[in-house]
Amino acid sequence: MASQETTHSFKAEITQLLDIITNSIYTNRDIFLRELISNASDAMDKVRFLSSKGTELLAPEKELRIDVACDKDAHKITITDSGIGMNAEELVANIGTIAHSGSAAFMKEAAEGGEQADSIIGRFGVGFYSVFMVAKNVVLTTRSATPGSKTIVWESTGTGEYSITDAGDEMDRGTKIEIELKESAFEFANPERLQSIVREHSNFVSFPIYVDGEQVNTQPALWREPKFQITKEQYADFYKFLTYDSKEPQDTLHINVDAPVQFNALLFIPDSESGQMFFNDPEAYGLDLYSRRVLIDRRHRELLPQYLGFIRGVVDTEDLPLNISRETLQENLLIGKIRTTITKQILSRLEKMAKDEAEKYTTLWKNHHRVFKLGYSDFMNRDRFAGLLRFNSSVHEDAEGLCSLEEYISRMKEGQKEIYYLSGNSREAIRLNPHGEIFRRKGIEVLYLYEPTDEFIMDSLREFKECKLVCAEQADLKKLGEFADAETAESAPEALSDDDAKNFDDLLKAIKDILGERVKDVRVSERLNDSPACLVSPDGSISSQMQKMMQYMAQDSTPPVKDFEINRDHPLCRNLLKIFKGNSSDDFLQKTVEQLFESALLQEGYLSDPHALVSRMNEILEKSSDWYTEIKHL
Ligand SMILES: Nc1ncnc2c1ncn2[C@@H]1O[C@H](COP(=O)(O)OP(=O)(O)OP(=O)(O)O)[C@@H](O)[C@H]1O
Repeated sequence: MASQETTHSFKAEITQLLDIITNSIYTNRDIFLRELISNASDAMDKVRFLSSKGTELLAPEKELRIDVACDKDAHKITITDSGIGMNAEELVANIGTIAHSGSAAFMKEAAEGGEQADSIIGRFGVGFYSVFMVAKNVVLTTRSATPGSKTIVWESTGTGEYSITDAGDEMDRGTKIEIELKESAFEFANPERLQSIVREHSNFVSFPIYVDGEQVNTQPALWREPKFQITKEQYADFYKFLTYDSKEPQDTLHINVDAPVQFNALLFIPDSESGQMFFNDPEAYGLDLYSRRVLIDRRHRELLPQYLGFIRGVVDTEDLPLNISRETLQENLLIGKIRTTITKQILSRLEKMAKDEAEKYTTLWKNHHRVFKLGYSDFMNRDRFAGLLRFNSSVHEDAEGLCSLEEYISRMKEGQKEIYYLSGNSREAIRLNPHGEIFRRKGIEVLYLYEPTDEFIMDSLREFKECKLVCAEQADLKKLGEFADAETAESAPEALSDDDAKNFDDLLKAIKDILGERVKDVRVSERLNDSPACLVSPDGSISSQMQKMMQYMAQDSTPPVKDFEINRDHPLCRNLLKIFKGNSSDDFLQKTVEQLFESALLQEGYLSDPHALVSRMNEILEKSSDWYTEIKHL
């Protein structure tokens, strides 16, 4: 029986807070339910804790559950829990002050006025007071679990005052919150809507939540369960529930950490390719962040470095207040520590997999390498990142083969201190790159890089296990010259006489005159075997692939001025020498030099207009077919 109604005024700051809450337009009103359910869950946690200690409680057998009920016609929602409840003093102290974190933070930001209050509030949550985003009137009936307590009814419209009434033994234990909705919030008196809000924000609350008698949260917060109790199927089900992926995860990491921060994490490596999806939306990664089973933020990016963005999962920490704002989260030291720990644990898992289950790691690499390669910017874990990289190389039979930098080192020639690499669009393109010829001759392995990020990786790593990473184009030819040839030339070309060596130097000068400013220098090549000529970046400059990328970014397509190297032993160049000696300004000589130069440009990807090359080639073919028919007497 109700009796002794007393009226109280809210403290000034609460009146101010309520004023903002009741008079704002919101970006996300759903969170009022999250706040009330979290309070209910906390209240029941307290009951569970006290009864485990043997404390005598009111209605000890009462089931711990949260009930959300709605009355569409009356525009009402009721949330009931069987938790610890409150006595009159607690009620005044808890609901009448602004001690809790969310509201305090909210007031601070609202006072600073940097952002519109209405846009902040939807993201913040302001504890119990959030209810006034949707409520015209709230009746909170509560009875403390302490034996001998009485039921108390608190009522307010959220404007300045609230009343408290004793209600005797009306309920047996817990709290019931009856919300009369504002007209603008009538939509919430809808069971489907309420169910979906519960699923979104409170799905893993450890007590059953019923909406109009139907349990909504059926998935346990697996990350908080002891590992040994969880089966592989449970992990897989949870993963599918989390990601909507129909396949099972490739690997699962269940992490429980107490120091330096407390958190539980359940992480999964998807068994499907992450590349394109990720690159279409590079921001769409991160782990779901929970605080005591309540969702704080979905796909929270600060919890993972981008290169591990293919990992899916959840993190739950007790140390984070529920009402923390996104802005505060970004600067949160705790989140930074969790990220560091998670990164280390994931890298350890990948290292172990690479060592013990190489085939599985290869699959992982194929699925996620495009994302993982972004890790070249993780300076803290540079060596570990480098150790996990995989490359195709000249020792493999086809483009499918993969090896680590460590494996490359194990195959290095005695005295070799560099890891060589060459970039190109395909294995075929790299194999035809004249810069690789000397490596083939010397039997030195070259890593084949097919993706633009690979060059950035090499450039930022610079070395691995004290071996320098060197682009084959920029290799020190003197060093390479010290290694014996592995391939013996089928028929060694005859050495040039002293006279012809001098003539050849003159030919080089003539080539320089023909090409003019288009080349920096023309010289005899030490690196070529099969090709007659190639372009080389002047000493110390960047690799051609990197140069191309930089030009692409700057939208500049002018061919860079490089050195032009000529293979003195190539039959074509020997013929050029003969022609040169006969007539140094022979038209055929001119045409062939132009053709060689443009072919080299084409190979480097710099020839934007092939018309001249094609017509010159046709002319040369026409001439050579004339000679051919003559020689063959056709
Ligand atoms: N259902 C409930 N049962 C028992 N006590 C409650 C209930 N709801 C609220 N309270 C009490 O009221 C206090 C204030 O709640 P409010 O939601 O405003 O903030 P909070 O939950 O303490 O803080 P925060 O939201 O930052 O975690 C709670 O700490 C709790 O003591």
